[in-house]
Amino acid sequence: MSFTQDLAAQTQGLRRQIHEMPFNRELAAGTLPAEVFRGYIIQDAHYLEGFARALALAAAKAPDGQAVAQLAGSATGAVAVERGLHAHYMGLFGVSAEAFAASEVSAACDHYVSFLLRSAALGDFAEAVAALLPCFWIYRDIGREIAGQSGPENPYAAWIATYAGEAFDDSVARMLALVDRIGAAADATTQARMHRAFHRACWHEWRFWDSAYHRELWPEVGRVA
Ligand SMILES: Cc1ncc(C[n+]2csc(CCO)c2C)c(N)n1
Repeated sequence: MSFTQDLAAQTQGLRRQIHEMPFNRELAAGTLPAEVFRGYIIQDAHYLEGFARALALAAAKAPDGQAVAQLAGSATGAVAVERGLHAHYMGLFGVSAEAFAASEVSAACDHYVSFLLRSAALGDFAEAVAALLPCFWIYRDIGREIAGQSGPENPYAAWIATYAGEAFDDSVARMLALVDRIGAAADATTQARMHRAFHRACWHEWRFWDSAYHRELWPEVGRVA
């Protein structure tokens, strides 16, 4: 079993739950309320900038030039591809540049981005790539599953096509190969840290969608009696 197959096996239940979330079921059916997707896209635009920074930090720690180029390329790709997609949906849902600039980062987004930046800045390269992998892998699996269930009239077809597409698939395959290479060469303690970081990142993917579905920003603190 490869290292990434082992990561997958250890997180099977959590990842299955992500596929069954109402956000993803309704996205597949095209019935996800526009207001929910609008809020998600705003948070995702905040997320992707942090994600690209974490990739760039990890790139600086890579063991060889090929891995530096791969991660730095993904950082560029994250900003470019995702900005295109976000621009499309922000236009469609009427999110102006001013509205986006004024929007608040949600607690879930802030937590996920902080986790990635911490893993990349304070962890070693192995931990950083393990934390960054679910972002690629889970989106590919969700994209593939949903693409098989939804038609061209689905208002979220452009989002689905991006993550079910070949270009994205290539970047995921390269990331899986990198984590397999690093994981296979790591000692047992490092492998355990990689497992923990991977599991946590899967949890953050779940949380990001859950929070978007419930349109949470920062849950209110109850009034003290
Ligand atoms: C919360 C959240 N997680 C993952 C992605 C997917 N994603 C964002 S950037 C990137 C790398 C290359 O484009 C990928 C796969 C997302 N959009 N939002």
